[in-house]
Amino acid sequence: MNLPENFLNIMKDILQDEYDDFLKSFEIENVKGLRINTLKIDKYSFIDKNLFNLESIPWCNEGFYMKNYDEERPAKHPYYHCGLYYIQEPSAMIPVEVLDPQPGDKVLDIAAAPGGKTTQIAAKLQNKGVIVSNDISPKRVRALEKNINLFGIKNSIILNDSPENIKNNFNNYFDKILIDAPCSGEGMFKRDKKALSDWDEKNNNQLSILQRDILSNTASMLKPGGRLVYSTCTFSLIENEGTIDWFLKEFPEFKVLDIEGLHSLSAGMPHLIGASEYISKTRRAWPHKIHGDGHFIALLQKKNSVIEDIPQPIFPNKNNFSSDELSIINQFFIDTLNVEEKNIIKIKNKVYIPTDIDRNISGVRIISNGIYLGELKKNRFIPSQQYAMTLEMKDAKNVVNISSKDINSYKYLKGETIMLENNKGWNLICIDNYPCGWAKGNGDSLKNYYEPSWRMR
Ligand SMILES: C[S@@+](CC[C@H](N)C(=O)[O-])C[C@H]1O[C@@H](n2cnc3c(N)ncnc32)[C@H](O)[C@@H]1O
Repeated sequence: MNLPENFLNIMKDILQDEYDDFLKSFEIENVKGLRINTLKIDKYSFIDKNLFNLESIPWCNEGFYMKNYDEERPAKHPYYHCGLYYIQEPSAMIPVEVLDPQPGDKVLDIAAAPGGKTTQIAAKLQNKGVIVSNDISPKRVRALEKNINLFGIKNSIILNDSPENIKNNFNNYFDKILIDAPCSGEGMFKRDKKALSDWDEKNNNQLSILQRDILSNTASMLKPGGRLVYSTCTFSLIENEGTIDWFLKEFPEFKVLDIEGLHSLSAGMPHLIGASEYISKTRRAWPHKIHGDGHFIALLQKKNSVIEDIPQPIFPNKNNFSSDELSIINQFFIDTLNVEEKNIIKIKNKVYIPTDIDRNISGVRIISNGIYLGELKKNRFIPSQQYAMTLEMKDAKNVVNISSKDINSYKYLKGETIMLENNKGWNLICIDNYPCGWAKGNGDSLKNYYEPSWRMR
């Protein structure tokens, strides 16, 4: 592998005796990982399915190395389309384990796309509390939205804005915040050829300015006593220890905490850049010491002294349906589902269950809030793909349950009309009992409503 000479010189200075082992790690094939979506299936039921050759990842209970990734192609399996798992590089599972979100927590993921860590956080929340996921990139935020929907997450708010614009909405609000910062990606050189070709020592400095900006604008959103994880996938001292050292000096209400367990991680290296000694509490994942890419993780806490903000309710009373619209929606529920959805709101002709959050969000670009149930079109209600992903098979009156081994499951996921016996009207399509979308039946055939942009190719 052709690594930039300047990069190698810097790494030699950092690693000294370990430098040769570090270089050898570039000759070993990339490790691949998969993380189970415990919103939909528990770990042991997934293992019992015996789908893939899996080996546990020591730092993530729901994470597995995939030994035969290329042959098994997990992204092509129908269960991927049912949202049963996320394909994720193993080291990338560490930051959320360190953040340790608990059901009921209010969590912010400020640089979230494409959503690897957001989906991990949401699975830990078990739909209790709230996950606000933001990304500044309009393109990448769409991938984030897809993954949130695929996972069947019910308690998310997706934003597409700068931390500076977001911060006034959430003063002292979140229990936990993740800043998985944009970085030079040196830890991913093996799999990300663009990170390698873009690398320039000058970019490390530029990126550290951006990281400091994100940290500064995010800090006020953490509540007193709350915890913040800063992570990168780079080795650069200035982007890691340097950024955290700067932040703790500028924001003395924060302190760095020890990271318990995770014995395969190594201490931060403040001495190499003259940073404060306590920065050695930060952690590095080195590719020559663990099975995974290079990462950096810092666990910070806001001290308990700051006064709490007064919460305001969000969505005061937006029940703006006409009586005709309400009867169309009610009829849909009566015909189709065994569940009744309360607290619905309408924005234009789209119907949502907003996430329960005691804040008014204004002045930011909101991509979605809670569950998008579907759309009112003339005198019909068309249920959404996201809604199907949040349901269980037992929630629907009309179900067509297809085996993952049946060619019809692939036909459905490719968007084709399928010829299977059904009940007239909306049917929830399931694969081996896991919902994956809607189809409208006439008794013999099913018109496919699987989200066009999600179709299998
Ligand atoms: C390392 S990636 C995040 C990966 C993501 N956490 C995951 O696990 O899938 C960094 C992200 O930061 C976003 N970003 C860059 N500058 C940003 C800013 N100022 N505010 C918020 N997000 C930003 C990028 O668009 C990129 O998606």
